[in-house]
Amino acid sequence: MMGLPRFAPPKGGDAAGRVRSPNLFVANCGPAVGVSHDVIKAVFGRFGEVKGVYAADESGARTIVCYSEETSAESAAEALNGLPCPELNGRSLHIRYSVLQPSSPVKVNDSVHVALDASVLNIPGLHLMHEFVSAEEEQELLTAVDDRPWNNLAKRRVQHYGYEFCYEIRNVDTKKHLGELPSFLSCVLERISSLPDIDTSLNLHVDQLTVNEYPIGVGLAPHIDTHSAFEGFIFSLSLAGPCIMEFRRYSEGAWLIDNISTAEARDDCPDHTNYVRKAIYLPARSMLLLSGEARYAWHHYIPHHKIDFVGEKVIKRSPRRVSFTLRRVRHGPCECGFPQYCDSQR
Ligand SMILES: O=C(O)CCC(=O)C(=O)O
Ligand SMILES: [Fe+2]
Repeated sequence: MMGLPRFAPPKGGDAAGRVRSPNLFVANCGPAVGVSHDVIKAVFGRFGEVKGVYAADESGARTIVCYSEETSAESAAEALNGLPCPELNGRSLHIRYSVLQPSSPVKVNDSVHVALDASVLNIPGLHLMHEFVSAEEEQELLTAVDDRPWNNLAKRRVQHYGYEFCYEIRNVDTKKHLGELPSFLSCVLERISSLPDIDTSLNLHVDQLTVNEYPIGVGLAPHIDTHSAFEGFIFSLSLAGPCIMEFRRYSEGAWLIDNISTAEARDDCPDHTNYVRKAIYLPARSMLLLSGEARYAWHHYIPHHKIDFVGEKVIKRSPRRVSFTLRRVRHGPCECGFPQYCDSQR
């Protein structure tokens, strides 16, 4: 079972078959096609107060936008349906009304085997290093960030060093250098620079740090870090608590859907066939490295769970998980070998 809100096309309607609802089903729009829920909320928010933005199903390309008022949904549907939307990467949205069905939870096969080591996942460029920092270093890093100001996002808190990451555009302003990375990070940076050559083509010099603090039960929507924003590697250090990270390789068709027909866009049929799913357990103090295919072509996702099933074990998330995402800002276009996922090559 999955905790997605359950929406369905409304029945009946007026004489012209028009149905009213404050909720819209929006196809061809979602994290799998490079559009985050934050951006969707901002765009649809122009037409009235948006109460929530949810995945309509597991495709990552169909979204439910819930307004407080029916009239807002109507204005948005009129203005945005069928037209390319410049703020949403020029995508043409397919919009219908949707109603909440509280009594019928979506049945989704949510179980995926959770690996303890990266090697068994067979995702090129994915590495997991256990006990990358000691328990003492972990405490020092947590104290250092807790002594500094946090920025509140909707469900989690963040800090940025080196360069600020802007969530609206999912990119960084390369002209705004915030300065060197803080000295509390030196033990981590030294350890990164002395890593055995994982890939000799990678220059692992890091100049941007995002600290994320996730309260229990909070995860992160599926996404690929914007290719044009960061170079070909991403480190993620887990502190204070564990999580599961799921990886999804969407088929090219799913990524490139530009015209979902009404039949294909059915919201009563969650579609698991358009991506490959793999998952790994990230314990506290472990360092994950995404490079190459793992960084460029696989979505990463942290399920919004309070409890994770890892093999036979039931693992409770701790009150919080703090992650240090370490990257290098890119100053030119991305020239990766995965143009279908690349904002520089589309
Ligand atoms: O918390 C994490 O480990 C991942 C964070 C992440 O994916 C990101 O900041 O883009
Ligand atoms: Fe990410």
